[in-house]
Amino acid sequence: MKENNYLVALENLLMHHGWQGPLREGLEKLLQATADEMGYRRISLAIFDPKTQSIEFSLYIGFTKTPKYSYTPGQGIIGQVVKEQSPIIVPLMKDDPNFLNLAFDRTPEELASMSFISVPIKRHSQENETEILGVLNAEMDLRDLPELETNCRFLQVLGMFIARQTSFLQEEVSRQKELPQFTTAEINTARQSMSESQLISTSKVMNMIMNQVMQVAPSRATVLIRGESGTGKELLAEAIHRMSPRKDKPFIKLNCASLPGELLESELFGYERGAFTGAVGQKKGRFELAHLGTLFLDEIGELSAEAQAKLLRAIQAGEIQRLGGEKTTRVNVRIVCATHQPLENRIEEGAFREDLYYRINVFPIFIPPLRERREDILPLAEHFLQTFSREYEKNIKRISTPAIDLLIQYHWPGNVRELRNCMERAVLMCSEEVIRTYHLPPTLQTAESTATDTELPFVETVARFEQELIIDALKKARGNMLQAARDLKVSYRIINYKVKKYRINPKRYT
Ligand SMILES: Nc1ncnc2c1ncn2[C@@H]1O[C@H](COP(=O)(O)OP(=O)(O)OP(=O)(O)O)[C@@H](O)[C@H]1O
Repeated sequence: MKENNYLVALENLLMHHGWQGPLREGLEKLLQATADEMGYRRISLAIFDPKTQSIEFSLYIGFTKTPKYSYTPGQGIIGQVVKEQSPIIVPLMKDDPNFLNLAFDRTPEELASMSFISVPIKRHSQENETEILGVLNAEMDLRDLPELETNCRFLQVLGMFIARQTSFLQEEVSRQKELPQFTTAEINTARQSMSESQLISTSKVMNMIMNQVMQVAPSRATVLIRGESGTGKELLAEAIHRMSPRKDKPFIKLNCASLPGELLESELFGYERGAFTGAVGQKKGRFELAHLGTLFLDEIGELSAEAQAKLLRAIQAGEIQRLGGEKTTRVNVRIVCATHQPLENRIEEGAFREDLYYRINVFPIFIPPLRERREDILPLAEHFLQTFSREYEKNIKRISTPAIDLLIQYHWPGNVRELRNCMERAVLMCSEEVIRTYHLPPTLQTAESTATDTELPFVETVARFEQELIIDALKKARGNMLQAARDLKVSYRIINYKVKKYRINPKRYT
């Protein structure tokens, strides 16, 4: 197709396919007509669901198989398109290691004879932020690069045209998964009932996660928590247990990466006397210990093949067998798993069973890294400041504004765990009433360690600025909210609302 002709093709399509009938049907017709007009073998539309962080195929034309897989941002070609928000051209499917071929299971012949183009479908908000709605993909017989580039531009324009309809489809996808929604007040009440370790969740995404936790906690559904190391997966697993009807029964954990094969199996399922050298007595496994309660399996991707087979049996049949034992024991256990690595890659490598994956991936929850939810940094830092000030009997009142800046700009590769350690160190080093920049580890103070995107997104920058203004006003007013409201020339109601929103404790400034 000549450089300009794609615009003509698009005009043709749009003239003949105005929006008639229901949304899905209309889109389907348009995509079918696009495939015909442009000579594509197949065309598909995958929707990004921000709530579950999954990318699911919603419409697919020309495929004989139904998709059996959903991707996550960053995974495979379409995952990268979502993450980077820019198109990708794959000149030959089989040559691109990122073309994972998980959803449609194409044959080797197909992979050796087709090109693939994937473009993001985005929406721009009034604040000029871009939001990713989904990806539009086309598969075609091999074409040369200039031709593929022209087609890519065509698909981008088509993507812009169908953005509105895609956003409706996104809502439809999200609504289908929707379970009851909880208000912030309900979440706060539930959170308070979780006594002991407090889970801080200020950012929008963490509140969405808390909502998911409340939805799934009362059921027996298996939960798979994903997220980088130190993001709070274990804390969330505990929260699920505490919010469930099993809260008074045991919460048993096992880190699957911590023990080698057989030892891990004996920990999980227990053993009978003489099961292996050194098994002098019998021992209950974690499964039995967790009976009627919750079993938290951390780093599930590290389970050996044998342990995976046994775990699958335990989940399917609800019974286990101790090592060296004949007898089966019935167990009633709710399983929560966690992983920091994409299990899909482990399946690809042949290191993780696909059937087990489907069993445990019933309700996935994704915790984003701390650098992607910077609104949580300050409340978490203040929370740890309070915890450690109490523990080490220090009278530290606040964190200085430049120190807050360093905390917020740092990229936190070790996530919340690293922030916790950093605040513990700061409290130990601090002999004044204020945590200052020199109490923070040197890693936070070097330019390279700060996020490359030091320019925070607009909404976050405003939120941070607002927090600082309010804290400064409260400090001046010695914690008197009415006075702070007067100084800032806003109503008491607004200050009250913002203080709650940012979890600021005015009493700390009295
Ligand atoms: N939202 C949060 N509120 C308060 N504390 C948190 C939060 N998230 C994490 N933490 C704290 O950070 C530390 C690390 O959390 P946790 O052990 O749950 O992470 P993880 O993702 O399970 O890590 P890993 O993958 O390495 O096992 C813990 O001390 C935990 O209490």
